Amino acid sequence: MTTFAADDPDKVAFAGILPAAPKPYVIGNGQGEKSLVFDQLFEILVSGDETDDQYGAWTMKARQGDRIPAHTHLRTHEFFYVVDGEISVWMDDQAEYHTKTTLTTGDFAFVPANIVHAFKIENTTTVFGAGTAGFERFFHAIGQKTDLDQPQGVYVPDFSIMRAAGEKYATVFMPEFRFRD
Ligand SMILES: O=C(Oc1cc(O)cc(O)c1C(=O)O)c1ccc(O)c(O)c1
Repeated sequence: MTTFAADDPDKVAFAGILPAAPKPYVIGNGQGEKSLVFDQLFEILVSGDETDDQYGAWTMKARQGDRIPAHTHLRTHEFFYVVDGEISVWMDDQAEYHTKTTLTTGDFAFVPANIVHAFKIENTTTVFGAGTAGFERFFHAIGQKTDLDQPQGVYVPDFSIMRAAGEKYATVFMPEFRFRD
């Protein structure tokens, strides 16, 4: 992942929340960089700016919802750790590996780059996620900045925004993909 400039629009609205340098810090509950993405509340806790472009981390809170359609990240390795709740995850390497797993509290999934994946929130869920540095601000790129502490309402980005964010963050949406599971 590349470093994004300080005036990058995907982070400028959040300037001052995170230190933007590898200095120690703590963040109070709900005080990170928050965006509503569809019906999911993402909160960025650390970004590539704090980790010398090594990784980013976030939480996602969501209520039971529709399936997030199939997509793949060309450069990002990411994971899901279910802090609380229940989420189904589909993964397919388009060769041998294909699964659908319902993760509950304490379960973990690793989704390497180029694995087609999708998920569905089965019950109110909090996920701790992390991934290759830079990718975390994809959620700001497709979402709407918010002060909410719990997911509420729905923000649907324009398709043009999704497409531009997909190009910038090397993410390919595959709505026609049919999972084998
Ligand atoms: O897949 C994850 O997040 C997404 C949520 C969306 O509403 C649309 C998307 O395009 C994505 C995405 O492309 O990533 C995701 C991945 C890992 C993780 O720990 C999460 O909490 C969410």
